Amino acid sequence: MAVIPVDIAGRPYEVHVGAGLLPQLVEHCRGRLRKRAVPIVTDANVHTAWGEVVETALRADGHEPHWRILPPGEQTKSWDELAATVNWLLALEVERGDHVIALGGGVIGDLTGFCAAILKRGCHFIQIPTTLLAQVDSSVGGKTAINTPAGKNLVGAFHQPSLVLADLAVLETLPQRELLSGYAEVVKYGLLGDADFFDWCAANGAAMLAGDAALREYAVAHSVAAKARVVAEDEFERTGARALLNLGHTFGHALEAETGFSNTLLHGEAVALGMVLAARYSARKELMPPASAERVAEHVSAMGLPASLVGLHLGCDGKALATHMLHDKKMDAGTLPFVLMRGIGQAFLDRQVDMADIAAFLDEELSRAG
Ligand SMILES: NC(=O)c1ccc[n+]([C@@H]2O[C@H](COP(=O)([O-])OP(=O)(O)OC[C@H]3O[C@@H](n4cnc5c(N)ncnc54)[C@H](O)[C@@H]3O)[C@@H](O)[C@H]2O)c1
Ligand SMILES: O=C(O)C(=O)C[C@@H](O)[C@H](O)[C@H](O)COP(=O)(O)O
Ligand SMILES: [Zn+2]
Repeated sequence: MAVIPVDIAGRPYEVHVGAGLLPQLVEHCRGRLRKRAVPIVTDANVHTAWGEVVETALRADGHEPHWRILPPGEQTKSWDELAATVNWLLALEVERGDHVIALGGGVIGDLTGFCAAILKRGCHFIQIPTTLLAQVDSSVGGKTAINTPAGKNLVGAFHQPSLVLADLAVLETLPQRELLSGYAEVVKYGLLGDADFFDWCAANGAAMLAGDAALREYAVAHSVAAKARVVAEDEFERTGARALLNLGHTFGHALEAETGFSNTLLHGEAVALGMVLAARYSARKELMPPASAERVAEHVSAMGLPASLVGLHLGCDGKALATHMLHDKKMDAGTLPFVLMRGIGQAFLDRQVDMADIAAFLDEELSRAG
């Protein structure tokens, strides 16, 4: 098992990465579960696949699990589910010193983390991520949120978990499409600051996704360590360091909003396409060599992730997509900083991007052949 520290001033925590952690869940929690009752928020798919393992582990140690089982999918990151889950926690008389467990993917982690952030002005929570995406990204770093009709993650809080347990065994039941979606956020760490890791992805990504245990452990632990370094440097996204984790997301979130946060485009799929668009836009502005941008597109496409806007049949123009971006949280006094690239592993924040130019670029991409 790998233990990765997240060194946030005053509130450090650990990410445990390994296969078969769930049966030893209470041991990993080391006294954090201080009452008999343990609140667990999850979704129906995860509960079906892993609920019994968690239930058995908790009961073996004298705990009584209280389950809140939510509908799977992005729509669950909503005001309605937030209010209902907070009311459920209040009815359970959860106190500030108690821990709520989030057992699931990024949707459950983001919603439960936000509930924990606002319950009695903040209680503890433990992330048990069950998707590749949640293990490499969303369970670490403390961004929590819900979506609103105006856009993605527009209401939320920074609230760090006190422990993250990434059990690689749970990935056995994850559908292939979801696994691939999570892979996009793995590749992101290579593209934003680690060209060697991008090369590793190009060489090992397929075998990792096919199930190689050692490669999976390396991919998750390396990604978590990369994220932990960024979050320790810029927890609240103030200096620009953390904004680089948004590579591909300005385009990606606009695509998610345009497709109604539906199953048409999963978050990781939108990010994969968003990273290709960021690379191509960087090449168009002569910031990045065109061959490097095409290498990004080729890898994304070779892995089976979307690399072109054409196949999405969006029925909107570039301006409509650019309009979604104006709700982005990076928006600053009327300008939207974009994460662009000078090369693979060399992302930077460009504060001079012209939105009309982005719309024109997107129009070209919407009609691009192949
Ligand atoms: N907070 C952050 O820093 C951060 C980072 C990245 C993404 N996100 C957010 O995460 C969300 C996406 O998360 P996700 O990709 O994990 O999606 P998800 O939570 O919707 O889970 C994907 C699907 O897989 C199912 N599932 C989960 N684990 C399973 C398992 N082990 N076996 C079988 N089925 C399983 C779920 O029921 C769901 O249907 C988005 O809302 C995104 O905005 C947040
Ligand atoms: O942790 C971060 O910081 C990230 O940007 C990680 C992203 O993968 C994640 O999707 C995040 O929720 C996007 O951030 P947002 O602030 O644009 O909502
Ligand atoms: Zn993301």
